[in-house]
Amino acid sequence: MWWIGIIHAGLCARPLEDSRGAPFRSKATSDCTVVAGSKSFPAHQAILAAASPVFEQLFKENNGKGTPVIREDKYDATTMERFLLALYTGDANELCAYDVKWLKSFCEANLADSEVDDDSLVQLLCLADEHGSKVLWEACVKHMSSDRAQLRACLDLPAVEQLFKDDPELAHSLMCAAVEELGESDEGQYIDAAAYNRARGWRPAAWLSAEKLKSHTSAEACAAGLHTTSAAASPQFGGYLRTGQAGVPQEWDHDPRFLVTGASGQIGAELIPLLREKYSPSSVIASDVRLNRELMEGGPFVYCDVQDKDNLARIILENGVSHVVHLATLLSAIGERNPQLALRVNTHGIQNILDLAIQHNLHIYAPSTIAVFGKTTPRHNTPDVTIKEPSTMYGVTKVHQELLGSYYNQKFGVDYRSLRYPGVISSRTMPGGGTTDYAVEIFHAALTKGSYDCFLAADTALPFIYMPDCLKATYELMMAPNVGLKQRTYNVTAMTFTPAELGEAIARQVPGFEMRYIPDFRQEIARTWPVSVDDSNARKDWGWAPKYDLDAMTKHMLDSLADRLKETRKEKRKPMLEVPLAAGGSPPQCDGVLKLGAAGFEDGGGGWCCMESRRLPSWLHERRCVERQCKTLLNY
Ligand SMILES: NC(=O)C1=CN([C@@H]2O[C@H](COP(=O)(O)OP(=O)(O)OC[C@H]3O[C@@H](n4cnc5c(N)ncnc54)[C@H](O)[C@@H]3O)[C@@H](O)[C@H]2O)C=CC1
Ligand SMILES: CC(=O)[C@H](N)C(=O)O
Repeated sequence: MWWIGIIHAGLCARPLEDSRGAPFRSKATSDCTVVAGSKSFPAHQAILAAASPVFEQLFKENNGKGTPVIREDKYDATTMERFLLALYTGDANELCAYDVKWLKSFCEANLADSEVDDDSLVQLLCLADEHGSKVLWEACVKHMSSDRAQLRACLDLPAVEQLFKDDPELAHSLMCAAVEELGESDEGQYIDAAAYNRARGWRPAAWLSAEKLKSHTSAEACAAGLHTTSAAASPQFGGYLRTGQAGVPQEWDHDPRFLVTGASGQIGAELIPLLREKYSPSSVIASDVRLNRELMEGGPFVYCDVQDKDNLARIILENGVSHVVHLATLLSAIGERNPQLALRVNTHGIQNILDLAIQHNLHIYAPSTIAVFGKTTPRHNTPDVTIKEPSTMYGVTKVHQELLGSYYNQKFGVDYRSLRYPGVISSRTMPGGGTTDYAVEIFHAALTKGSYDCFLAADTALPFIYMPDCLKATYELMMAPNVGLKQRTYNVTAMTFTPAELGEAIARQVPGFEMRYIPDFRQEIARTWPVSVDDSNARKDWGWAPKYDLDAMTKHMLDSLADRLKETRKEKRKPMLEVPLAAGGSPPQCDGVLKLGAAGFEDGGGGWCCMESRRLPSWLHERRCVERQCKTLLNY
């Protein structure tokens, strides 16, 4: 009885219909017996034979030799009772009309309507597969694909994980069908199916169903950001899903979509607004392991550790990324404090990005640095091609990046481009732990304190570039026609100065500004870097020309930083939250309301209290309940 498995589950999902099954219970007229488990059921040959060709055959084989007894060991008594009852009920007319196939349909529909839930999913799926039940299969798919969260939850079910191990083809088909089903909604065409990946050990964390891949080549799909052109064009169609193999390199047939790693850093914080302005906010996806609220408010922002290749792959697919701007790095000074971490982040990051570039036909821009040069490099007018024996881990990893980028370009045709930046000066975001950071800190100190203690010696000359020029160079190289590029990495520079010279330039605009020099370990690093670099190749090949020299940069920097500081002070004074103070907890001049502003508490008496509790006024320390309120607010 090939369909009895479905019947078992299907019948058990339906209440017994005692009244309509009355003849079934009548022993008096029965002329055969069906035995299942420990129970015997009196029955009627005519009814069973009419309902089922299998019964008919069995009765024929018995050939009138006594009362036929049919033993069924596979199914228990309850299942058999329900099965027989269904044959006897009022639906028996239909049974006759459709032969037993009707019963199968009945059971399928019954199961599909009432039974598919997380617990029964895999069992019913197997039944559907075993008996070729389209209805049941579709019900399982529907259950999984009500939305993306449900799909993820189903993939994480232990039974589903087990199915991926026991019958990966079946599990895979189900997955693809569910993804396909989801594709009709706004939720997207692919999912991060961690359970599936774990079970199969396949490389990509995300994939598309075969059918969807085909449709992704359409212009509409590309315009809607649903494309993964290289995957779609993969010669081993769908093979990409299983192997992570490369697609055929293609010209991009749609506007670029950018993923920026390390977006919250000094350069990302300014490059992203520029890209969002030139394209659209939604086509520039910022990513980092730290949040940058401004970037998040201006467009998509996702968490992404560049060491996690699967996550990078998922983000690239989910967003139809065509260009990656890879900025996630540990800079020179911070890298020397934790060289192993710098090694991991800097080398794994670029390796992951370059590998994904092959698979997804990505354009890569990843800046390098003057830190690739070392003691043995000529220090004046350092050319593009010269000795590169850096003394820092940062420099070592950047030499690795330059060589790897060039290798991937030659070997795999990856469009890799890079600029060897000197120290970058900017007003918007503080630098992230480099040797040239002093050239930004000095401006903040000049405007807030009127003096600066420099960690480099007065005569340490280094090359620099101002952020507007840095962004211009970056954008121009990214968009330059490939044919004009004679090398993958170019020197760029705009000016060279010492801390003393920068101090003098600032003092010309901030009268009375003073400097002290207290060199630390960064001095040793700076001594190994070039004094000036030769960027003539960049000028020749793609027309590079900086706008800002030392004086122009200093003036612009002081003006824009002063404006920013004014804005920040205004922001700080805006109260955001008001909390009534406990009676007796306020200072004498306080109106009894504690206001939490962007950077501190206002006590209602006009004075601002600092956020750190050790610097709160004594009346706050005396009142522990108030202090607790403050802590709660600080967590807010
Ligand atoms: N700012 C400068 O003066 C210069 C920068 N460059 C290069 O420019 C690029 C960007 O530099 P900046 O923006 O200045 O650096 P930054 O230190 O300001 O920013 C780096 C960002 O990377 C993020 N990050 C760190 N580990 C990460 C990880 N595992 N996954 C994802 N993100 C991670 C950090 O959170 C940070 O926001 C780097 O490649 C750097 O080598 C080159 C020369 C000079
Ligand atoms: C020049 C750089 O790469 C960076 N600013 C650093 O000082 O580490």
